Amino acid sequence: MKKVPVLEIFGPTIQGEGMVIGQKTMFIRTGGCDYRCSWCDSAFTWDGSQQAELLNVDEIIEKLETIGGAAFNHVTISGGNPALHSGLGEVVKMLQEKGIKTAVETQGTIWQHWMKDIDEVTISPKPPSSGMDTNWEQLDEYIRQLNDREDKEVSLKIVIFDDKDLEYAVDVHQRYPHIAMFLQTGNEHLETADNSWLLSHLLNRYEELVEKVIASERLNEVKVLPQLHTLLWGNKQGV
Ligand SMILES: C[S@@+](CC[C@H](N)C(=O)[O-])C[C@H]1O[C@@H](n2cnc3c(N)ncnc32)[C@H](O)[C@@H]1O
Ligand SMILES: Nc1nc2[nH]cc(C(=O)O)c2c(=O)[nH]1
Ligand code: SF4
Ligand SMILES: [Mg+2]
Repeated sequence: MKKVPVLEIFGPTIQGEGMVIGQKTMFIRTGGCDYRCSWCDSAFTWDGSQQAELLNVDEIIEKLETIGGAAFNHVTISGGNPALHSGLGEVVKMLQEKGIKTAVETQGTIWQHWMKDIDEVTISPKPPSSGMDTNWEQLDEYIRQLNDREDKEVSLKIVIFDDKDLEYAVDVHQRYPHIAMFLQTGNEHLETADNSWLLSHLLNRYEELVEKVIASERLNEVKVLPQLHTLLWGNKQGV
């Protein structure tokens, strides 16, 4: 099989973002990304500062079980962009055989067939503040393929730093009105270790975002969330 570059495996923790926020889960974080978002909170997956380990499916499952014991039945795959790695297909299949639910976090730029087997797919297109451009036709096709599935869920999650990002979120929401849409407070303070300062700062940013959404006539169906894990544990990695 194809090996997968794994940056870290951690948990159980709670999913701190998006459609299944609060869900107890393990994380598999892969190395490498086709984007370079200016505010990426996981830049260590692609900036060369940390090395990924090439693992096969058995090694990945074994690590999940060693680290998580029997205290999980949900696994979230993130990165980097996990959609760079076709080898994850076998991991997803194996987890399904064990009755473990799966979720993935991706920006929706690269398609993999295993996406179809994931229970909860979060697509996170990137707003202007990231410095990345959206290929809309590619995103249309990505969402079409995922929306066709039965008993499986898909959602959109947009990180918001400023008013231009909010305008972008309106565009995405109007383009895909039937896909559940989550807006998430952006964290621009990726270096601070002062967790109590960060907590109050991010809660203020969250409140500002909530107020903007409340006032908008074009965002009546969205859900607004903070990054729960950042409120609890700050910028700590592996939680
Ligand atoms: C690190 S990314 C990995 C998965 C995939 N590359 C993606 O961007 O969707 C996971 C999630 O964290 C979000 N994120 C990254 N940096 C962030 C930040 N500074 N503040 C808030 N959310 C952030 C991304 O937008 C994405 O929804
Ligand atoms: N607890 C927790 N929840 C998360 N949701 C998305 C994460 C990610 O980095 O993809 C993440 C993460 O790193 N930790
Ligand atoms: S797409 Fe995701 S992992 Fe890649 S740079 Fe952007 S936020 Fe980071
Ligand atoms: Mg994260």
